[in-house]
Amino acid sequence: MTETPTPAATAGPVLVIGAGLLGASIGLGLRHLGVEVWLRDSSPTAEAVAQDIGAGRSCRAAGEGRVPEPALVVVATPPDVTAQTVVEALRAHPGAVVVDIASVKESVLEEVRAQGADLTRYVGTHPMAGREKSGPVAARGELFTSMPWVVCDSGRSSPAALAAAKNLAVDLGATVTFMDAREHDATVALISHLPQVMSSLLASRLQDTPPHHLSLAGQGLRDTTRIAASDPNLWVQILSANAAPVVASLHGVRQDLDRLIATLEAPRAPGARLDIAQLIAEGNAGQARIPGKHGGAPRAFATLTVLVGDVPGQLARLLTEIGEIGVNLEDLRLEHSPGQPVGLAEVSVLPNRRKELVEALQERGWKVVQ
Ligand SMILES: NC(=O)c1ccc[n+]([C@@H]2O[C@H](COP(=O)([O-])OP(=O)(O)OC[C@H]3O[C@@H](n4cnc5c(N)ncnc54)[C@H](O)[C@@H]3O)[C@@H](O)[C@H]2O)c1
Ligand SMILES: O=C(O)C(=O)C[C@]1(C(=O)O)C=C[C@@H](O)C=C1
Repeated sequence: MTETPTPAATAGPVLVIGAGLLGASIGLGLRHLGVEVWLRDSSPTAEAVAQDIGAGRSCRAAGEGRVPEPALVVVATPPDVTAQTVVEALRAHPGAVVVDIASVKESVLEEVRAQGADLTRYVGTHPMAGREKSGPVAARGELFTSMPWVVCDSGRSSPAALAAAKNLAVDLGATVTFMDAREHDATVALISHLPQVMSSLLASRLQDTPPHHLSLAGQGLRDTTRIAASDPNLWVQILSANAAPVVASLHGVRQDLDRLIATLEAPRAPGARLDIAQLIAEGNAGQARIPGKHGGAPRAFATLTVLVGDVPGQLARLLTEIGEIGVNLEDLRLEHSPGQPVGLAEVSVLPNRRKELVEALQERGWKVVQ
């Protein structure tokens, strides 16, 4: 059955400048809704690949003279050229709303303002969704589904420009939050930039670890280092553009680290074990505050782990059968044991449905291991 997409509120044509991971993902999502999308990238290869995966039409391939005047321009270039690209787009397309999606907002807004551009047609935005990979090959049309998307009024953005920015995010399935650029930058320093730094610092400890030690790594190391694979070029730009708020967060980390080091240097000293427990409990408290799926209140799901044979169609069969049993799958994570012909599917469900699901799966012959 083919799904019929709901009509888009975004009016095309949309011109996406920067057809990398984010630009091509936006293009794919909009194309899925039937919106006319044009792609422009300083790299001819990125522009061609983005067109090939279905994210829109390449301006180069069509010939610039054939590109229609856009109603909306989405600037999805790296942060260090975003402000300049926004200013040029505002001047080149006087009838269009221009939004950018850079990970930092205040420095971009300051530069756009300093260049005397028309702020009524400009809106800074930031989808809180991404991947540790770059380029159009990694693009996904559903990247933004149920993810937050911040919209920052320039201070002079017109209601129509704000509505266009909001429509873009909502069309792509995101949840919109309005915030000014300064509050945005202070917020992402803690919830996005600090995690990147911590992940990179942790993963950099692994550089000289012998391979046979690394082969013992379980899910904990993988969970905490996924984003350490992110693009250094992008993160140099993000961290240097938001240095002060990141430094403030790092001072907090340094205090906790100093405390932990001092405690572990004398682990049997009176109060040491309590201090260690407290530190871990403080982490528990912070982690429990992270909202669950769809931005809802934090919710603890129950998990069960099912053994899935490494045979084509097995995972699809498991998912179909969970659907048939009538239990809603809240989350799914797959783990492969090295050298084993099986995978482990960790299935998250509402706690009051776990027992029923375990029994029904076992009856159908599945091996539930935890
Ligand atoms: N990667 C993420 O997880 C993520 C998430 C949210 C927002 N962002 C923001 O989205 C933007 C793009 O990031 P990305 O991950 O898609 O990077 P990317 O490297 O995958 O894509 C950037 C693209 O912009 C092109 N480009 C560079 N300079 C250009 C110019 N002057 N004119 C036209 N094209 C140009 C590059 O050739 C490249 O194809 C950045 O501002 C980033 O801060 C990234
Ligand atoms: O999942 C990831 O790969 C990300 O970390 C994406 C993430 C984030 O911190 O959430 C990273 C930077 C972007 O500005 C927005 C999203």
